[in-house]
Amino acid sequence: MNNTKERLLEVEQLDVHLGSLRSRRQIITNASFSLRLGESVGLIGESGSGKSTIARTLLGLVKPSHGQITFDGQRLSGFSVKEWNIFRRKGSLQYVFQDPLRSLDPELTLGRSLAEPLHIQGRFSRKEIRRKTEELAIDVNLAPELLDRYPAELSGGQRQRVAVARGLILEPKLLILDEPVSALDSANRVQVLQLLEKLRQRGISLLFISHDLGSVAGMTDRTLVLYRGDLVEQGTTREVINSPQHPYTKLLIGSAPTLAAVALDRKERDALRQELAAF
Ligand SMILES: Nc1ncnc2c1ncn2[C@@H]1O[C@H](COP(=O)(O)OP(=O)(O)OP(=O)(O)O)[C@@H](O)[C@H]1O
Repeated sequence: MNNTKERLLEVEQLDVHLGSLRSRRQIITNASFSLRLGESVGLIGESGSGKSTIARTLLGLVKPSHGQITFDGQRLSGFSVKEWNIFRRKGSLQYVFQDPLRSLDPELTLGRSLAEPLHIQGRFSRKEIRRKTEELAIDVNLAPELLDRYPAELSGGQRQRVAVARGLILEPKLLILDEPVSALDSANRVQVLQLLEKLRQRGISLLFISHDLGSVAGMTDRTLVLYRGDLVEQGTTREVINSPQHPYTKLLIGSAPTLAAVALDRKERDALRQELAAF
């Protein structure tokens, strides 16, 4: 699997600065990582560490100040506005928001929301679009009748599955999922995780963004750990969990109840916090 040809996404030495001219500050420093076709990767970090900034940069919503991003053989970091528009319409890189209500227009039925990217592409007839949306609804385990409802009329888990479906309608190569289950109760969480596992088995590349290593560890082949804008650790999820190298990763694992097998005691956590304070 170490073949460059299989690389879908390659991020090299990425720097991102944000803010107005006076208060401009560096948010991401020298981040390099890659994601192979069919791979599922977790990008883990605490609130404010820069996870969304990396995602927004991949989507062309933020311009990097340095570095290169290559996706599916295309150099995104050099794209003009026109090239971004063409790229987005194709839909091979999709993003699912943490809050499904942000992915779905409250005034559109779910069927219309799902169909919208296909209407914009203009490649399919109305009948084909209806067929595709119904097939997709069934695929994400939603009764097709729900397509005539509005987002507010669904449960949180159903809404999140529609948001994932909207991300899938253009058959993307990579789906970025921002905290896909953190706002859900445990029953809904299980349903959404089952759906994501199905996608993973089908070979869609997934980038999970989360503050909680434990909630996505079971879904990811590799894990990237972001701390204050620095990618401080990356490896297979098993390696990262079993032999974390950076104090922040050790603390993350030691504080995650679902990773209790390698949990730290309070003294060890305090020692790591002290070590981290020196960074
Ligand atoms: N438009 C902006 N201008 C200036 N600073 C910003 C801007 N957007 C984000 N930031 C800052 O960049 C840092 C990283 O934010 P980001 O939203 O990427 O973090 P995150 O890891 O996704 O956090 P969360 O998990 O809370 O969503 C934060 O300190 C944030 O305040």
